[in-house]
Amino acid sequence: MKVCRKDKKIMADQSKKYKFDISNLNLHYGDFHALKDVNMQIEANKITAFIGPSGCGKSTFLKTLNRMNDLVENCKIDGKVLLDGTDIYKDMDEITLRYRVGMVFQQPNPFPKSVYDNVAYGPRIAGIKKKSQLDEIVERSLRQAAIWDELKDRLHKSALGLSGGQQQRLCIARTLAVEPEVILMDEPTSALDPISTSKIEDLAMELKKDYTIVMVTHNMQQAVRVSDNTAFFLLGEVIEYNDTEKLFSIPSDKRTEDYITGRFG
Ligand SMILES: Nc1ncnc2c1ncn2[C@@H]1O[C@H](COP(=O)(O)OP(=O)(O)OP(=O)(O)O)[C@@H](O)[C@H]1O
Repeated sequence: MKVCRKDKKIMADQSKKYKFDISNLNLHYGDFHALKDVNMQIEANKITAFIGPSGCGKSTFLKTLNRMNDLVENCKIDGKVLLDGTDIYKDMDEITLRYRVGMVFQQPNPFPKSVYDNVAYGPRIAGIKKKSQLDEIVERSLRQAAIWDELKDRLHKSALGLSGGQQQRLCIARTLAVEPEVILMDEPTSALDPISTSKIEDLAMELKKDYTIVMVTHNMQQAVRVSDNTAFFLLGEVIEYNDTEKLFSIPSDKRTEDYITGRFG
């Protein structure tokens, strides 16, 4: 992957497989231009991190990948977001999109239901009723989210009684239950202690074998630890996008360097 400095367009490397191809993406909240001409390809089966100071558009951009911004009044989006070549704004219905692109939020947000019912929620909505099939999905999802051993004896207890770190892994299991292809994570560990954070990071690295992961993080060490590629956002623009190792060791833009060395932000 390399940055074409002339127009800041990120040029695709033909040897890589891309899950998302985003071009000329502009997003306005009313008169406010929140995303400015974003061009980016997101690699399949990798972890891509978005970093940058508060308010620079990271979450807004993440949410364009599963059309969460559609729910925001006065939000106008131009440009293209292709998922495996299909335009998600023109040629895909939102339900299909949300099954294919799941999301995990900053604050763990389990439903006030049992552990089992949280994980079975999506599959039930998708029409799966058979108990044996739901049992199998619940176990598989909790195992994938590395929390089966901790929860297998309390499947029918309230999810609200779990620790924050357990709730977040349960939310990941709930996302995995509908077998998405992409998992968007918006600062998934910012509300967690270091041990739970480390569990979620290990989990993300394990999951990328089967899923494409895109993660907003304020924690630069986290981006270095877990991500393969990193995009640095500033004031609604992607300033630099590269292999994580390269971006952090030899940033090509002075603004990236200033940010990662703590000179601003
Ligand atoms: N629903 C909205 N209506 C109007 N403006 C919004 C809305 N959501 C976000 N914004 C503005 O868009 C800009 C980008 O916000 P966004 O949440 O994407 O930034 P961020 O980089 O994720 O910030 P943080 O790291 O603090 O979460 C900010 O100036 C924010 O105030």
